[in-house]
Amino acid sequence: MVLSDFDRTLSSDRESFILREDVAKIVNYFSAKYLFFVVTGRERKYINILARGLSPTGWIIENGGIILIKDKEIKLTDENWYSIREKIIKKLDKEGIPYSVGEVIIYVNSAFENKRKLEEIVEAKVEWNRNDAMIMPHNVSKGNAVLFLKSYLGFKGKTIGIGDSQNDIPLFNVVDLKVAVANALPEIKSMADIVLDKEDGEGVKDFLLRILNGEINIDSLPIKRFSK
Ligand SMILES: O=C(O)COP(=O)(O)O
Repeated sequence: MVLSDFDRTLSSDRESFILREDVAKIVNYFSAKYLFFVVTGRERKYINILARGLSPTGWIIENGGIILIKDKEIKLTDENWYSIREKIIKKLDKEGIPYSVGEVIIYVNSAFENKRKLEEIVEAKVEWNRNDAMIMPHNVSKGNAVLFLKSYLGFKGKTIGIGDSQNDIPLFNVVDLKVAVANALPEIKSMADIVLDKEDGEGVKDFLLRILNGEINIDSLPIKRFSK
């Protein structure tokens, strides 16, 4: 099973995060043979805007808050969260920190200057993606969503996680093989088993082709580290 991040992993900031057609085509081809999930901090509304034509096996969105698979949707939070979320929103309003609210999590973009204030929030967890912050229930993460998904599907095979940034660390913590794109943050590269030669979608495309060509055997992981 391959679990890939979206922003700066499948798509590029240089292309306003709009997924390229050639990348979508390889992912779709790959997803017809193997399980492939996009694991992203993004909200559902961006799927059609940024990833038009992409048909992975499923999506883990809102940084692990929601799983979308076929026509099923699973929210990985409980009802208590929504009253906690209201309290946090009131605090953000009081501090004058701009935010937007997803179906589950709260997004605070370009939040670095408010890092200290955000870290004072104890009722929830704050995760970063470069300079953007996401506020979510303590038990929500990309990693927990992957663990849930594996048991939901009864999946016993190997898992490969591909990512670039801080919110991919919980994903890396639960997969059998950690893969970083060439443009990943240094801390992500140093955690990775494999660092790809190319950036974002180009790197992922090459990597998926290596699996499809039989160069990497997805069933016999761990494989040797072949670049770093
Ligand atoms: O932060 C976001 O909204 C998206 O981020 P990700 O796809 O890199 O997880």
